[in-house]
Amino acid sequence: MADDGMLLNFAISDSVIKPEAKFKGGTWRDRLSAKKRSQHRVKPGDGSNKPHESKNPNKVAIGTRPAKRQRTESGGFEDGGDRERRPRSQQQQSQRDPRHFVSSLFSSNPEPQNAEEPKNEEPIEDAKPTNAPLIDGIDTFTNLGLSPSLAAHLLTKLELKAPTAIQKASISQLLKEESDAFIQAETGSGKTLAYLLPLVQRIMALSKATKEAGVHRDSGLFAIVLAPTRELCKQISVVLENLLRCATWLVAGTVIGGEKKKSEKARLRKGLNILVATPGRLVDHLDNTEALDVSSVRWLVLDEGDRLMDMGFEEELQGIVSKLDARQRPSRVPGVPTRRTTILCSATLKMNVQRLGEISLKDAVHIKADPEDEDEKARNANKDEEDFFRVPAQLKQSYAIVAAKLRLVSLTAYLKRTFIRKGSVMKTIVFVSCADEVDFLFEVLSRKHGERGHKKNDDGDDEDENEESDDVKKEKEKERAELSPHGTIAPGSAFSIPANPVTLHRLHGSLPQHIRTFTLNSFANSKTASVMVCTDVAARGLDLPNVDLVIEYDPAFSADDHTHRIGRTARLGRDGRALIFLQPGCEENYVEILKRGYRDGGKALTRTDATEILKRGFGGTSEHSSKNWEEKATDWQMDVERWALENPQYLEMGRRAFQSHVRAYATHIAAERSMFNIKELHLGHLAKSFALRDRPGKINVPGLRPGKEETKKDFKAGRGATLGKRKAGDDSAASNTDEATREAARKMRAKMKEHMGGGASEFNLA
Ligand SMILES: Nc1ncnc2c1ncn2[C@@H]1O[C@H](COP(=O)(O)OP(=O)(O)OP(=O)(O)O)[C@@H](O)[C@H]1O
Repeated sequence: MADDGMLLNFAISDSVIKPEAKFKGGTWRDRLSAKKRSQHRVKPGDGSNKPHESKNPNKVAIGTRPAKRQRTESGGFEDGGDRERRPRSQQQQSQRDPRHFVSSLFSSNPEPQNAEEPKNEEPIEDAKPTNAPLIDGIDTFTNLGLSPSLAAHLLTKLELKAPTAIQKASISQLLKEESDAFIQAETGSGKTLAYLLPLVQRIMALSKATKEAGVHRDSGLFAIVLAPTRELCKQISVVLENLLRCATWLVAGTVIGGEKKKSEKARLRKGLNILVATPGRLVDHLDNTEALDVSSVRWLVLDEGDRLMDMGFEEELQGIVSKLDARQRPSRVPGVPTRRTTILCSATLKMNVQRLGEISLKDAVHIKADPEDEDEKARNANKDEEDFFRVPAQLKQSYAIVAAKLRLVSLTAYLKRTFIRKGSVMKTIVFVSCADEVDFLFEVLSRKHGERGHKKNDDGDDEDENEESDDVKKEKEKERAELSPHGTIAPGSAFSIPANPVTLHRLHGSLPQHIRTFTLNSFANSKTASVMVCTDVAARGLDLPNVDLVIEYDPAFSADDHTHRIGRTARLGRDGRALIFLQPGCEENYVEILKRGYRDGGKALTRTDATEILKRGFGGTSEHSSKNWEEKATDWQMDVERWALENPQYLEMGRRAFQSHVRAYATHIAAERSMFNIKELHLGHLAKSFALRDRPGKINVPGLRPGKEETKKDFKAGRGATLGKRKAGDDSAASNTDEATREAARKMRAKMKEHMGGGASEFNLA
């Protein structure tokens, strides 16, 4: 299995790195050469310095380096242009420690395999937005059958003038008929209101049917909305509360965990008409809270259906559906339908959504945006692939083929270039594959270049050792504390300029819930330029305003996840940009997947030149300043490597991040694993983008994040674990560690394997 292969990759045998033999005498260079010879990296007398051909362009085998190092433009040596500038203590450390290896940024990097496609001579017309409200004047909320009071509320209080195409389709369908439904539409097309509006309208109408006191919070629970994460539940509940401001007699509430169950019980006891919940928490209350009476529930919504399944909630969902069936009774409120309507909602149509449909829906109608509402060109292009999921047409995507060694420096350069002018980009999300990488990038990107400060030794002289000084530490802590009490927000010092300061956020599922909420709200409400580095915990459903750019620094675990990630921008007809980092070699084939998301075969998908990113990020825009961009980039990288080397906590962070990243890499879904082949990863080069000089085989950080031991076992067994994901994504479920839950998770894993041949793991969220 690929997973096993990955583990083997970690263990570089002793025959490659032997225990150090002591070399004495001569200069340090002589000693280093002797050491290398003993390690078979330089073969004496072997006249051919020719590197042996590696089949994989990404893989440059250890020992392929030419014996004679070339000078770089900066005048330093390849394999350490930095060497001259390094303090003696580090040079000695590097010599002493056989695990360290300082390689040059710009040597031995594999070239992209696929040549850039010829540029289209004709300018590409900006595509018409496909998820915008219908502004033709014909389609209004009133025309679709919403009550005048609700339509007026939408217009005056929520400033929603016209429905989107999916809202038009779903409102007319769900108001007219009582059949189950599957709503499928692009990201950012307003699916939440597409199911909430008809539902609220129907419940509001019950009040009119009740002549006496009308419907109130004690009249019964009529609707339940289930969503996979607390963040999403909260978001849905805010939209719902806003809608219900025009029907104040109706009461909505949430049960999503993260607070005392007692308070949730009290809320249920007081009475609710609409409940938003995570599946784990709802199951808990169905089993243990007498006050939760579901006999009148007539609408059940399963939002982000594929995610609910991905996260291993099948068993819970099955249980919920059968309990609702079993407990359903005729309602005392006139006008309440006799049968329950179930609505499944998803932006992507995966196998597991179909399975969820089988569990929950009966004779469901498939609701999609009416093709008549699309512009003609899109309609024609779409004819043959009607069911294929599309990204919003106005979203401009690009990809950059960046070699492993250059990843970190390229990300920084791209962010520098993005925020060079105030106001051009407000918010950017950077997606990575694991929590450890989020934490590591957060530290690197919030760091000022050269930030260390010098320590004085006892004689009052500057010490060679450049560990971050107490002053720097204190200043950093103060700055962060001002921005956030939790250490999740910091100035993005590595890439922002004084004229346009950017705030950096970090978010992942291993953070406590209240910190996640705080950080997300802060990013969402930020009125200044902001970047959020996060895992896929923020990929689904979250509606964050003014996200102009999404960077996939690590590609998503599946094309579906990619679609959701980039869907955080270009919402509701607005513009948006997305950039994905791919490595030379097999990853380049992913471009075909990117193209499939477009109706026109991907004309709007462009390649961003990786060298250009560095040139513009480090060299600036003028010809003069751009000259020494290579030197500046090298300087920056070396500075980060030294900082990591000198500060044990950051070094450990880098190592953890590297390890988790490689493990996460092995969890791409089976169908896409040929494009993300762990065996093709050059671990040594990759380590550099984690500021490491360690040899990969020597990177072994003990102690994983809490709860990952289980995953590790699963991983070793070659199974994509969903249990970990669930822990991270919905902590309410984490409390359910009983036998039944484990069994459910085991079954789910088997199912995932069956459906997708392996698949995602906890890395999606944690
Ligand atoms: N008719 C409308 N007019 C203007 N804005 C709208 C309309 N409908 C929804 N919106 C706004 O559009 C944004 C996106 O809506 P929503 O989150 O429901 O999209 P979605 O389709 O569920 O996206 P995703 O698939 O990413 O979850 C929200 O901010 C919402 O307030």
